[in-house]
Amino acid sequence: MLRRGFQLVKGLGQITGQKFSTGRNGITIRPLLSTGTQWDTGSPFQTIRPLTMSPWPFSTQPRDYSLPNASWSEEMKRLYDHYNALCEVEVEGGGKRKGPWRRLPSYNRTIKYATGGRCLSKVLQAKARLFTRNIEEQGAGFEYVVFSNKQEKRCVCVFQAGHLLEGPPGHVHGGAIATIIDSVTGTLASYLSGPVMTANLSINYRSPIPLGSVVLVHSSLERTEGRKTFVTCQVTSADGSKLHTEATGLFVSINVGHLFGA
Ligand SMILES: CCCCC/C=C\C/C=C\C/C=C\C/C=C\CCCC(=O)SCCNC(=O)CCNC(=O)[C@H](O)C(C)(C)COP(=O)(O)OP(=O)(O)OC[C@H]1O[C@@H](n2cnc3c(N)ncnc32)[C@H](O)[C@@H]1OP(=O)(O)O
Repeated sequence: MLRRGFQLVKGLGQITGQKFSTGRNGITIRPLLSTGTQWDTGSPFQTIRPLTMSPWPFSTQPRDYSLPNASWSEEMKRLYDHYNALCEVEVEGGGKRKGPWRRLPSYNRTIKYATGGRCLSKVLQAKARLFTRNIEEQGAGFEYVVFSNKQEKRCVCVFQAGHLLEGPPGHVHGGAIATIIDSVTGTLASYLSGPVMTANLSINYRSPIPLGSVVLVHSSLERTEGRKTFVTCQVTSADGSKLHTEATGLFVSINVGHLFGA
């Protein structure tokens, strides 16, 4: 039955020249973007539902939340394209090779992807959710993508704060700012040092962040000492002219069993 459904979808794709995905009930509902940067193309399908990466419902292929979606502003897309272009560099003769930057994929589960799914039972993996990636409405919460540069031991996050993150009227809640800082600094620390937990986060809020605006969250390694990874962080306006927030973080390497009382 499933096989037949899949063949039907494949067949439709051949007829229309488009790739299709299947909805939860197995009915073909919208085109599936398969390559490159994914923007809203204005198809009539999208008046029903925003265009998203939509994997086969029975596959284990997760949605990568760090890819562009219809809620991203022009500024967000521009900055995404800018950093994405640094992930590849042109070589003589016209080819391309990997550049110094990487776009880090991002899912709504933490542990499975932090550990490669090795340490924990499938039940625990399936239950572990990541706070920043569990607001279903696109654009309402944390829209962000992190690019890392291992050589320079730093990363940059392009962050667009949605309406659910409001604190002072028209501006982003300090706790939401702390969350994105924790996520970006924690991502850098775990990228460089493996599984870690935040032991200390110290934040200075310098100027409010307008809701809906796009900011850059820069984080750099300061030093490591045994199990401790010290990082710094600055949140600036998209053009870098305004400093919104500064922070330092201490992350301590853990054995993931630590989370379960081992
Ligand atoms: C949630 C993810 C967890 C695991 C997954 C792993 C990686 C993540 C992967 C991908 C990332 C994806 C997204 C990133 C998103 C979010 C990241 C957010 C992370 C969090 O949001 S996480 C929640 C908040 N976080 C806690 O809930 C921690 C509660 N806490 C503890 O679980 C323990 O407290 C621990 C483990 C921190 C240390 O405990 P421990 O027993 O292993 O080690 P110990 O105490 O011996 O400390 C060792 C050395 O650190 C020094 N030290 C410790 N704490 C210090 C402090 N506060 N100030 C100054 N120095 C400190 C000591 O003085 C000693 O230093 P020395 O060796 O020089 O004596």
